[in-house]
Amino acid sequence: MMTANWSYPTAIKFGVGCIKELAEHCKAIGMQKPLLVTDRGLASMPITQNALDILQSAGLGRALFAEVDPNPNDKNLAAGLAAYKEGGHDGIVAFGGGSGLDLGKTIAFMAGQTRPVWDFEDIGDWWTRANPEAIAPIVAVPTTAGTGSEVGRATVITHSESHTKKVIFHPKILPSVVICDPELTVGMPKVITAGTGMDAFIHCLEAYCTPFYHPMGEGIALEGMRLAYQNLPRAYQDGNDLTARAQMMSAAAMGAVAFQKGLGAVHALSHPVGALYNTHHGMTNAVVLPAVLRFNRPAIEDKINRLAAYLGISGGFDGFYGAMQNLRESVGVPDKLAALGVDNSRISELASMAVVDPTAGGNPVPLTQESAQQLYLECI
Ligand SMILES: NC(=O)c1ccc[n+]([C@@H]2O[C@H](COP(=O)([O-])OP(=O)(O)OC[C@H]3O[C@@H](n4cnc5c(N)ncnc54)[C@H](O)[C@@H]3O)[C@@H](O)[C@H]2O)c1
Ligand SMILES: [Fe+2]
Repeated sequence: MMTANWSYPTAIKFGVGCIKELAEHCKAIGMQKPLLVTDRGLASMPITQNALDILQSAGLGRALFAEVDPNPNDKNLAAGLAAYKEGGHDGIVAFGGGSGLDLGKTIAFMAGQTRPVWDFEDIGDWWTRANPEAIAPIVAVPTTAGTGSEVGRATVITHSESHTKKVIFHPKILPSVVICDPELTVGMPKVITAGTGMDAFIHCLEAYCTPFYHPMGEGIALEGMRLAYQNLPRAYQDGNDLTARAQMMSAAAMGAVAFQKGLGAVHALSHPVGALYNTHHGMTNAVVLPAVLRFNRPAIEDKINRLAAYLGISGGFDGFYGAMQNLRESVGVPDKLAALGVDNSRISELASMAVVDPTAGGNPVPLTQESAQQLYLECI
């Protein structure tokens, strides 16, 4: 009999304008002096200043930590923990795309731990070493529609010495409340809309294709793909289309709920590229997608036939493959990683990192050093 471990406990407040409820949700989970964590780029934008205004006018102070790099790392974490402790804070508002959300969540997680963060890497049950009582409360506010980190129990932190991306896991890194306000995503530049939206789609696709038993996850993944497939080109064409933005925000959260089931080679190949070349995560995924689909075809053809039918795409696997090429093209995804600044000088190093990435184990066809190397050759 199959065994499984399913978990869907996040409260999500969803709707245009619901950011105005930020302070009341912070108070409801006991915060009096939250620290808002976001990345440098977002720090000065009106959406961030507005969130700080909302906290301030509710008497919760106005505290911002924004030393967060894209693909945030352990140095950002150390600085954030220092700011959290020096400021005497009692909770985190994790605000941003995956970078701000992940760093904010990790600060809340690490605020009261005594072990180093790498002791909580998502390998086996290392997370049981953490003291769950010491995790600070988190309200998450996504400003991109991609990673779904707002509903996830993991964060991705780059190990700055080894330049590797580590997945940190604990069931209680999960935010207590998520505020999904599609209006916050309106100002995303086109390239970020495209990259994050492709990330959301690919979370659903890899979760759907991974062979583990999780029918709930598969159902969510299917509908998430339908929403992203129909709405990403619309959100890309007209960033002010709030319906398309809202559907993308749902698809992003659905992707991260679905990938409890697992991910696969797109993420396994993309993480090392992000770590060594600092490329955008979702855009990197989108570039490597077709090569991984070709590689996985023998194991996923039946599933993709079902998926194509659900999406209203004719022609089974080939039809779906063509539709993916069209989707990528419609949102300006380049064909090769070279366009993101990646060259072929470190392919064997990249491949060694890809095969040990925690997501590699979910790929329907085993990823070996040779096959990873071949896939990189096809993508660079
Ligand atoms: N925790 C998870 O489960 C998970 C899953 C996938 C990816 N990730 C991680 O998430 C990170 C990527 O996150 P991302 O794709 O959301 O990108 P990001 O958070 O790095 O943001 C990309 C850029 O977009 C800008 N931006 C964000 N929101 C904006 C808005 N509303 N208007 C204008 N500009 C905006 C940011 O300032 C930044 O410059 C990576 O580190 C990746 O590894 C985590
Ligand atoms: Fe991702």
